[in-house]
Amino acid sequence: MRLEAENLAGERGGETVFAGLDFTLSSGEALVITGPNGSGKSTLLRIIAGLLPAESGRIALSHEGSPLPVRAACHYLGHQNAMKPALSVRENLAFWQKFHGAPLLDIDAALDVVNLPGIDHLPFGYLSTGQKRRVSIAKLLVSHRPLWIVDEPTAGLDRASEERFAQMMRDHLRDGGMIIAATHIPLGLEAMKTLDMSAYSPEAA
Ligand SMILES: Nc1ncnc2c1ncn2[C@@H]1O[C@H](COP(=O)(O)OP(=O)(O)OP(=O)(O)O)[C@@H](O)[C@H]1O
Repeated sequence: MRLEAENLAGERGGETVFAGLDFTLSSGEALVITGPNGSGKSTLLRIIAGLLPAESGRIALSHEGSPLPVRAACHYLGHQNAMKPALSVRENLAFWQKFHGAPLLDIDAALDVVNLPGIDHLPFGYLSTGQKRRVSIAKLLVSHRPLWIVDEPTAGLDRASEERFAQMMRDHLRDGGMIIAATHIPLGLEAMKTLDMSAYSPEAA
């Protein structure tokens, strides 16, 4: 599987945020996106995930030479957790598993990986900030999607949870997955590509 972005530009509110951006990513590789606040990291991730149109340029995902829609091949974990507060943890994860298809771990097993056993019956809204993030991370495990697009995935996590998530990412890459992560915090990945958004600001062009 291979993802290619070519001469990509992104805009928000009619203003170009970044331009002239290229990268390639293959199975087993991670791309870590850094850059100051407002440099367009979240905008870029949303464009790659198909949630925002690119201002210009091209993104293409292919598997053995055949094109694939990125939207159907990715998990997108944004700043917001995308869970309904009044539904239980189990109901939320069951919704996402059905929505994404390709079941991978069952809900109990996924909650064990993020070290939250026994909370499946609680309304999502009752959880602490870090617990909410860990349930959202468990979403990545209940359905198989080869590309994980994650925005500040470890915000609000304690050290042990950060390390568990790092291990999850290493396992996903070892199994041939791909990861694109925007972060200010080192993610504990050794071999990775990096992209600094400062180099693609319209002023830098
Ligand atoms: N809905 C919107 N309408 C107009 N401008 C927006 C909108 N969303 C974001 N922006 C602007 O787009 C620019 C890029 O924002 P973005 O959230 O992509 O940056 P970021 O690099 O992810 O920042 P941070 O590190 O703070 O998360 C910022 O100047 C921001 O104010």
